[in-house]
Formats: sequence, C-alpha cells, structure tokens
Amino acid sequence: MQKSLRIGQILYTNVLPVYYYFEQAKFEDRIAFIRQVPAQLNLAMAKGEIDMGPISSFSYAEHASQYVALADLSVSANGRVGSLFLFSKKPIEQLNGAKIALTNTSATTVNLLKIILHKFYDYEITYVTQEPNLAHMLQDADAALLIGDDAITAERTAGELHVYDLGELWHRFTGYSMTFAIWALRREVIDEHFALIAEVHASFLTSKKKTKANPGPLVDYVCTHFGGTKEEWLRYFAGLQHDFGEVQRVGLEYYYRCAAELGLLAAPATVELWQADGHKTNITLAR
Ligand SMILES: C=C(O[C@@H]1C=C(C(=O)O)C=C[C@H]1O)C(=O)O
Repeated sequence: MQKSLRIGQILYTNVLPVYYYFEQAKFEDRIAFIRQVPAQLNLAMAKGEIDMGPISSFSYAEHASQYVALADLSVSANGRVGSLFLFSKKPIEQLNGAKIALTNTSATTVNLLKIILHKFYDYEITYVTQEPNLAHMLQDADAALLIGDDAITAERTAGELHVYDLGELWHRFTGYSMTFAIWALRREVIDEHFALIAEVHASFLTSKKKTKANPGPLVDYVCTHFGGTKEEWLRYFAGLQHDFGEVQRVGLEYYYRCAAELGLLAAPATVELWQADGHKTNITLAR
C-alpha cells in the first residue's frame, strides 16, 4: 500500500536525537522512511521520491523555490562538529596546488571546503569525488574529505595525518555557526497532507527535546551500535545543534552568499520556515 508521506532519514548518528523518540508506531500506516546518505536523499527529494526530511543545506538552496524548511530543525554547530574532517598528508598551510578527494555522500561540506580553500586561503586545488574510503582516497590524493560516521570512524585511526574539523575552520575564519542539514518539505505536498505533516513535525521536535534533556539512553544505544565511549558521544551530541534560530540563519545565509560568489550556487538563497500554525517566516538578511 502506498503510504501518505515518504520521509528521509540520514544514515548517520548526527540526526539520531531527532529520530530516537519519534513515535514510529503512531504513524505506521501513514509514513515510510527512506534511509540514505545525504547526497542520495538530496537526489531523491529533488526527483519527488521523498516528501520531507533532512537534506544538505546546500541542496535546499539549489531547490529553494520547490521546498520550505520545517521550523526549528537542523544539523548545525557553532564551531567544532566532530564528524566533518579533512584528513591531510601535509599541514593545510601547504595544500596550495594539491589534489583533494571528496566523499560522494555530501553536498554542504564539499562546498564548504571549497569556500574555505578558495576564498580564505586563495588556493588552486584539483578535486576528485570518490566513495568514502579514506585509504583508497589517499592513494592518489594529498588530502581527503569525509563526513558523518565515515569521518568519526576514520578519525579513530588517523595516525600521522593532519585532521581539520570543517565546522571549526569555518568558525575560525568567519565567527559564524554552520548549518549542514535542514528538514526540507516539498511545497507541492503541503495542502494534501497538512495535518499529517504537522503531527510528524511535532513528533520530531518532541524527540529532539527529550534527547537534549536526557541524552543517556541515546548515548547507550549509539555506544552499542557504533562503538566509542559514552564520553565521546556525549561530547559529540553536546556540540551539535538541531535547532534553526537566528544564530544558525545568519551563518547559513553567509555560507550561501559565499557559495554564490564562487559560482557554486546560481544565487544566494533564503530559508522559508514552515510550521503548522500557518506562520511562515521568510528569512532574508540585510546585505
Ligand atoms: C554534521 C554533519 O552534517 C551533514 C553534512 C551534510 C553534507 O555535507 O551535505 C549533510 C547532512 C549532514 O549529515 C555530518 O555529516 O557529520
């Protein structure tokens, strides 16, 4: 039977605070989950195969006329993230002219790296896009970019490599927060499924609130399934923000302007927030 709403879920631990207490049973007959890495969710959302869920904030900007964003949800950080790393054979100061391998799972972070290396370091770089396997990527490249759990796992055995956190680099150069994912909703499904979207949105927000207030059960679950220590995961989740307020908006809109300036985006985008009470906020920043 065709479910009413098809909802994406990023295959990484970074979104778990928003899914851990999501009331699956309550929606069982009405929603279907599609679990994939961000680049695949971006594509599925653009093709209309998914109706709502987290996608790369970069992809949101590319399709802003077709999407709105569910209010108060994101994957953001104001500085270090802990799961977006450039692994480099040389210090970043020596990477001008280098060849860098980019994971094929990302849209936001690969473009963030380009902004940092071209706008802030003024480098010329050759890029190749590959499957997220650090050893293979570094066979023929000076550095490699990984995101999500691939980055978390690779960092545990990074050895002599120089490791740079992309959220930290962005914050060091700009002073801004960075938003990597937002919960997109295709405009064309809103009228037909308004009440269901509102219920699903509320359940995501409740899950976020509960895991924030008491991260213990989520941390135990993640330790069991993904390894690592409780302290590491507590630190990781404490550093991530899943909100979308003024701080996140300002940082993301600056990123969009930088991306447009470098020709990575056709135009800087604005984020239109959706929530059930009908209040839509069109976010624009004075330029
Ligand atoms: C914090 C992260 O944010 C992610 C990075 C994304 C991207 O680069 O396109 C997309 C969604 C998020 O999963 C991460 O993956 O570690």
